[in-house]
Amino acid sequence: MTDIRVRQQNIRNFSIIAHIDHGKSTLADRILEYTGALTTREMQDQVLDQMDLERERGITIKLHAVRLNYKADDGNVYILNLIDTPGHVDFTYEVSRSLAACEGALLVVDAAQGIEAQTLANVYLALDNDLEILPVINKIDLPSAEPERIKQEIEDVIGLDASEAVLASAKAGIGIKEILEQIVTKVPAPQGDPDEPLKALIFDSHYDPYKGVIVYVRVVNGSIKAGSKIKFMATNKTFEVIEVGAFMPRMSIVDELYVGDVGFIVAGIKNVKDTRVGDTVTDAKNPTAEPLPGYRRINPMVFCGMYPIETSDYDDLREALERLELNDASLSYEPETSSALGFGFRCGFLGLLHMEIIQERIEREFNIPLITTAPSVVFKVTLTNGQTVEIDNPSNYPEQGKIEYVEEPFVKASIIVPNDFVGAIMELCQGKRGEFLNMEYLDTNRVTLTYDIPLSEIVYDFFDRLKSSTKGYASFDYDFSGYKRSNLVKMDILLNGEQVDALSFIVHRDRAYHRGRQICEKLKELIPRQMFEVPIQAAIGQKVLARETVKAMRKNVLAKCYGGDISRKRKLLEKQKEGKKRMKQVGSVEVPQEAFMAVLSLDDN
Ligand SMILES: Nc1nc2c(ncn2[C@@H]2O[C@H](COP(=O)(O)OP(=O)(O)OP(=O)(O)O)[C@@H](O)[C@H]2O)c(=O)[nH]1
Repeated sequence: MTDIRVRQQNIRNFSIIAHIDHGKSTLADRILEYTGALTTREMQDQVLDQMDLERERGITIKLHAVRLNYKADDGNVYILNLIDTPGHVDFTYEVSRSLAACEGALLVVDAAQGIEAQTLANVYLALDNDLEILPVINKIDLPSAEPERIKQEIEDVIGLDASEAVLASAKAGIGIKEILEQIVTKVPAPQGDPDEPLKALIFDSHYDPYKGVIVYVRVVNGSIKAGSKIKFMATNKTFEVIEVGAFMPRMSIVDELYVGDVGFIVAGIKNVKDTRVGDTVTDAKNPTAEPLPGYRRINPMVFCGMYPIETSDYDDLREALERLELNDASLSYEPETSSALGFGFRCGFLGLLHMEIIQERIEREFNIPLITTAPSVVFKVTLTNGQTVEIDNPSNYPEQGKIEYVEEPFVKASIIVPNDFVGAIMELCQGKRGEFLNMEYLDTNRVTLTYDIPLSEIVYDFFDRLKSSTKGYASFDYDFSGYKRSNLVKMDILLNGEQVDALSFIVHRDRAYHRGRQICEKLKELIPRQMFEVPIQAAIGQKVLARETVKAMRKNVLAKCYGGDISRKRKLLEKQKEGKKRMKQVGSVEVPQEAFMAVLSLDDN
């Protein structure tokens, strides 16, 4: 065997999959520590979660790959490539593409909580990719740990053999060596032919201001080094490779990436769109015949408007979005104007968490205060003239008279919950227009409920309600299931007699009256008193369904500190300014940010 083939036999590419908080990042840290990729002193908690935001929220957003060396009990030194995956439901797509670069996956299950909704979702993705799944029961240090019961659950619910599941504590460093030994002995070495033309899968990319787009690849056939001429098969773009490297865990340049390797390519790529994730990289002169399967364009599911509070920030906002898009192919945006909010962008996201993260990054990293409008899904509206239009902004919703019918996106939601809460979940799902599909017992005290629910209802506070109505015990996962006809109408909001486009939303006709009344009440709480009386109205077309009034302000805030104390006066003014930061002048009325999100917090009961 050639050296390269021997090397290939000693490579193991694997991911860690888990439900949120079951300990994936902590386990990854322990593995890094154990293999000496980082000394304990260098070791910061959860080095794989690099972004500040990830660290703060304790979630993994972007996936990362690390190359480790491990000397196994059989005396061989193995190259282990650990590809980290995000755990949140919004990022399923990123999970699936990182799994495509692996042969095996550690399935981490919390020894106290057992299987949760995203444990299952991730297992299905791993099975789709034909991965060897190694169960790891984590947190056995917890007093409430029940490893034997969880083993049984893994066998009963997933159908995996759990007899050799590693009992681990990522926190206490228990079971780490056993996990590494199982990876070496149970996960197959990568297949592939070193003598075939280059064929590599792009599983991620990021933008570096100095080097351009850095492409993360898994080499399937052949090899790649500096000077190679490469071609991206989906976009047909060619580049000359400047450097190749691996994450150890910092980015380090290596001479060559061989068959089976995971690493990165720098090739002076300026435009992130040239390098689609899921695309195949090949040799430009001697291309492979067939690209790898698995390219699937991911469509944003949730849209919202983002407007700078200061009009002068508009260009900066565009630049911020451009920069973020480079690192995040699933983010989309295009300019839009609102008569209420001025110039801004309509942005598309994978889900709500994705949306919040982008908003937060724009404000934090780019320092641009924003007004964001309530998220909306994409409605398919078929007009009386037979044409179908896709509407991602309620203010563009066609007039009722021109609409033949409307379809909205539905998702199949799987909710895992203890028996005691089944009633609460059913009530919640029915309140959200859910259609019951199935109920299955996981074990004696937990069930999986499946519902078909309009995505627009999930977008509205579903997750929070789920958690609060089950004391945090429910876990939830969803998958797009298709479009269905619904009886929807557009609700307009008028402030002081003027319609505010950014406050319009789409609602089911049966709920319209109730929601209209609620939104008026909510807005009355949120909109501060002005110098004059402000009527708030909710209307469908010309028909007003509800009305509230914000009374006029009676007193000048400064009146009570007349004369004397200038510092107190300044403090008061500053306090006011602070409060104003998140206000937008809409016609003659000052409207705070929260008002644009008010529709999200309406209670249907
Ligand atoms: N007691 C105990 N706690 C653990 C163990 N492993 C992880 N934890 C804790 O569980 C929490 C979640 O761990 P993470 O490693 O952040 O979980 P994760 O699965 O990476 O979460 P996401 O990145 O959000 O998907 C943290 O507070 C950890 O300290 C363990 O073995 N025992």
